[in-house]
Amino acid sequence: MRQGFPIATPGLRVGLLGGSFDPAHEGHIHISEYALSRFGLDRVWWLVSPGNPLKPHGPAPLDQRISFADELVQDPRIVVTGLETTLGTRMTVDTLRRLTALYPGVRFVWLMGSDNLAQFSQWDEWRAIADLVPIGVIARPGSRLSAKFSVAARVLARYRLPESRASALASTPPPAWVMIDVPLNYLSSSAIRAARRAKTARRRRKNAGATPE
Ligand SMILES: Nc1ncnc2c1ncn2[C@@H]1O[C@H](COP(=O)(O)OP(=O)(O)OP(=O)(O)O)[C@@H](O)[C@H]1O
Ligand SMILES: O=C(O)c1ccc[n+]([C@@H]2O[C@H](COP(=O)([O-])O)[C@@H](O)[C@H]2O)c1
Repeated sequence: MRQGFPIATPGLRVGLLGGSFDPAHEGHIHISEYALSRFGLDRVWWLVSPGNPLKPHGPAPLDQRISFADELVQDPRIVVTGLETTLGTRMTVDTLRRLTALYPGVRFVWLMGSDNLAQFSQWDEWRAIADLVPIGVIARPGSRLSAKFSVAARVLARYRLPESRASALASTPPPAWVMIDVPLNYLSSSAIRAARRAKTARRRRKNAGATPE
């Protein structure tokens, strides 16, 4: 299991991308690269989570997800971590409380795809999350409209920055958020898992149908 804390000096602008990463894919890289450039970040830390509190089924073992993510990531600005396991936190609000206390002066930004904004109002203490760090939302296929008209987007409407000010997000005191349009990436972990299951089922059917000599 990955222990320890990445180094970050005061003033560094660090995006936090929480997720199950079950498995990590190019979509995660894609949004991290856009977050780095559009939000003017120095680093993006992937928080490979012990498990989404809203999802009923647990993901693959953490070590396995971290190793796979490590192999995928080539950009040295993207850092794969198991920080929530190290900290013993599960809810995002607790993770952010701990990280902002542990790294005074570091400018954290919470990152998420627009599908997560659509259900953000169901997260534990979501208003407190918005009070703790600025939030950068990145367009994801199929969820831009539901994100736009979500409870969170309406309640936090007055704190929304125009997309043209995305590069100011990390230095804007929270609550502050921005939604950016980027070239859409259609990958998802659930589609990758479904494709793997289908492949295994095909292989099993093929083996069962093979007649022994
Ligand atoms: N293709 C993508 N475009 C935009 N955002 C994405 C994309 N893939 C993942 N994300 C975002 O990355 C974060 C972590 O995602 P996660 O690890 O849950 O992967 P996922 O592909 O969404 O998994 P699943 O399909 O199991 O829900 C979330 O904020 C999610 O919205
Ligand atoms: O704190 C919560 O209540 C909460 C509810 C749902 C999701 N999250 C976080 O959102 C991130 C994305 O989750 P997931 O499972 O969609 O990859 C991950 O860091 C989760 O811990 C957090």
